[in-house]
Amino acid sequence: MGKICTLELFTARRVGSFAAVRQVEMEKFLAMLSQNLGRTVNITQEVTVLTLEIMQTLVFGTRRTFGANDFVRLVHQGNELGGRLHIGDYVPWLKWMDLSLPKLRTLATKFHALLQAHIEEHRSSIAKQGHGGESFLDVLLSLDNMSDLTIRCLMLDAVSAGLDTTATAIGWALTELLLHPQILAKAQKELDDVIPASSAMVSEADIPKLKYLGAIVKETLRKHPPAPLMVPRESTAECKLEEAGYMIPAKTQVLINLYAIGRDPKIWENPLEFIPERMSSEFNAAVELMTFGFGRRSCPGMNLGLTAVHLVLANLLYRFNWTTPDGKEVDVGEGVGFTLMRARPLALVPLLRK
Ligand code: HEM
Repeated sequence: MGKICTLELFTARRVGSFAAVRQVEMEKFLAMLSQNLGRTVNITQEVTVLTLEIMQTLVFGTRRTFGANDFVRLVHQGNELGGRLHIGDYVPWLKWMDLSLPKLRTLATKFHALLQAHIEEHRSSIAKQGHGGESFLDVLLSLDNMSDLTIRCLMLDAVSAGLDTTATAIGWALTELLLHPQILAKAQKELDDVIPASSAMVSEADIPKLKYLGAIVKETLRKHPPAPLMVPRESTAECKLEEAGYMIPAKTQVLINLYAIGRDPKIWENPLEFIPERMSSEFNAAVELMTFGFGRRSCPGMNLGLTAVHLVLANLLYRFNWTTPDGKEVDVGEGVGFTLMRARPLALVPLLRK
C-alpha cells in the first residue's frame, strides 16, 4: 500500500471515530475564549494549538505528545524556510548556494529525533498493554514492512502538512468575515436557524446543514489557498498545454500556482472580492475544492482539514461576536512561507453572543 494512500484511507475512514476528541478539544477552546471575553486573544496561536491537539490525538493517540509550543515553533520554522526562494529550484547547479537547505536538514533531524522517541515509547506501551489503540501510529505499527523511517516521515507529513494549512484557513475566514459584516450576519443567522437554541455548541453532525458556512469556507480557500504553490511536482513525460501555448519537457519541476488560479479574472468574476454566494452553484464543485490539489498526490487530509475548519469556524461565530483590539482595521498582510501565513498574528477580541 502506498505511503500516502495509507494516510488517506486512515483520515477518510477514521475521521468520524475521532469526532468525540474534537468535541472535547472544542469545548476546552470555547471555555478558554469565554474566560477571555473583552480581552485581546492571539487567534492565530490559539487556533494553531487547538489544531495541533486535534491532529496529535489522531496521529499519535495522545493529546500532549509534544509540548505545543515546541512543535508549533518547529513547524512554523519549516514552513518559513520551505517558502523562501530557493536558488536551486531555478538554477539547479547553484543549489549549493542555498543557505536554507542545511537549516531545513537540521530541523528535519530535530523532528525525527522527537518522533523516534515517541515511536519507541508507544511500542513499549503496546507491549505492556498487549494491544494498540486507534491512532494513525497504531495502524502504521500494525502493518508489515514499515520501517521506522517511513513511519516517522508519514507522521511528520500528517501533522506538519495539516497544522498550518488548517489554522491558516480559519484565520483568513475570520478576517474576511470581519471585513464583511453583512456576510458575517448572514452566517450567524444561518447558525441560529439550524442549531437548536438548547445547544451550547455546534457539533460535526450539524455541519452538512450549514450551507452558507460551507460556501464561506470554499470562498476563503479560493482567495487564500493555504498551500498556494501546492507541493512541487515533476513531469514524468513531455506535456503540451496547447491552449496556453506551453511545452513542458519530461523531468521538469512544476509548481502549480493556486493563488494565481484563484484570483484569475478569466476564471472568477471580480476575483479580489469575497462573495460566498458564487460558490453555491453545483457547476463549480470541481473548481471550488481545487485548493486540495489534484490526482494521486492530492491532499490526503482533505476530509479532516475541512471538518476542522468548518467545526472551529462555526463555533467561533455561534458563540461569540468578534472585534479588533481598539476597533482598528483588521490586518490583511500576507507573510512568506510554504503556507499562506499572515504577516502578523491575528489578534481579536471575543464578545459574548450566546
Ligand atoms: C484546509 C486544510 C488543508 C489544505 C488547504 C491542504 C492543501 C493541500 C495541498 C494543496 C496539497 C498538495 C496537493 C497536490 O500537490 O496536488 C496537500 C498535500 C498534502 N496534505 Fe494537505 N491540506 C490541508 C489539510 C491537511 C491535513 C489536515 C492533513 C493531514 C492529516 C494533510 C496532509 C497532507 C499531506 C500528507 C500532503 C502530501 C501529499 C502527497 O505528497 O502525496 N493536509 N495539502
